[in-house]
Amino acid sequence: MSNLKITEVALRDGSHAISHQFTVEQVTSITSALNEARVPYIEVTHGDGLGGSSLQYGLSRTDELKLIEAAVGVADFSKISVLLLPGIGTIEDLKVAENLGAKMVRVATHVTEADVSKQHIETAKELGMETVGFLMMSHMAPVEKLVEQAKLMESYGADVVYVTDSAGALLPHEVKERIKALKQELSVEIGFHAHNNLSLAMGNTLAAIEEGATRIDGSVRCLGAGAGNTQTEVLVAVLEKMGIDTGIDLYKMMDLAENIVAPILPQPQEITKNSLTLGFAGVYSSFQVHANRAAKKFNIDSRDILVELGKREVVGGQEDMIIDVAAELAKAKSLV
Ligand SMILES: CC[C@H](O)CC(=O)C(=O)O
Ligand SMILES: [Mn+2]
Repeated sequence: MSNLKITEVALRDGSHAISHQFTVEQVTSITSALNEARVPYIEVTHGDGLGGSSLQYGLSRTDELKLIEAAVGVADFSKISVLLLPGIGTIEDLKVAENLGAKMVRVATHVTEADVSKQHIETAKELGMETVGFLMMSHMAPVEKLVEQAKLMESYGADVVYVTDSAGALLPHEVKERIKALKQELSVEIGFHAHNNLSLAMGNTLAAIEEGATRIDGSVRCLGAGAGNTQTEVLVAVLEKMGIDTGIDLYKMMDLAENIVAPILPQPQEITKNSLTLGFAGVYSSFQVHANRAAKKFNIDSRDILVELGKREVVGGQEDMIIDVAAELAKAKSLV
């Protein structure tokens, strides 16, 4: 088996796509199937991480702790991971998740703000968790800045640092230069998380692997924010054809995608004009659902909202800006 390890993110990133409506039954059946298919890591949390259920980010149908507990209960092979954005989730939330059986945490910050992850990474290590630094919106920083921030996470004790293409805006050569620089400058494992808004998730993932990334995210049936992530079952097939054994059972992944995940999708995951605009304008993929709602409310084109958010370099945590921008655009339209 190769040293490449896949983390399945549909039960966390996919939460955005279904407005955080996962049920215990869905999480149990998807986790069981992923565990059967021998996926090493499965992330289960609100889309915005621990503590994300709120008016600002979207209320969860089911308490995420119940979802984590359900996943832990059926995973005797896969390790359950949680996402934590300092400021949304707290160290207390992390301790509760660990107590429920979560074995890995990914501490996520904006690409230029790794310093806010120090106490969370240190606590996770003290708790004995595998700890990942997750640098979001990686397209927004030059390579040198990314390296500087990744080194901070490494110095706090992270076992892995991820280049996270939250907007699905990176081009293959940009992925390569980022992974290459991190491989040169850091000693820890390097990971890559893609979004398929420009139809580049698979290409970018392969580019990252070529440069030495050994931790890769995928979402089954592309169930992730925006146009979704690198499609896990497709990735397993592609890697198998390349002679890279992930240890994951391809047929079991295909069956899960077709029989369990596809039926719960509100619509098939495809590149729509909105998700394409996310990648084109460099906007956080989780903003799509919020921007669609605001566009309807103010009777304007959601692409105009997304492009304006991209121009203003709005980042995760600033979801309230979506409404502000929509209101401003609607006002400007009514004045013409
Ligand atoms: C809001 C957290 C975000 O969805 C994390 C992530 O998957 C990303 O930045 O792509
Ligand atoms: Mn994501």
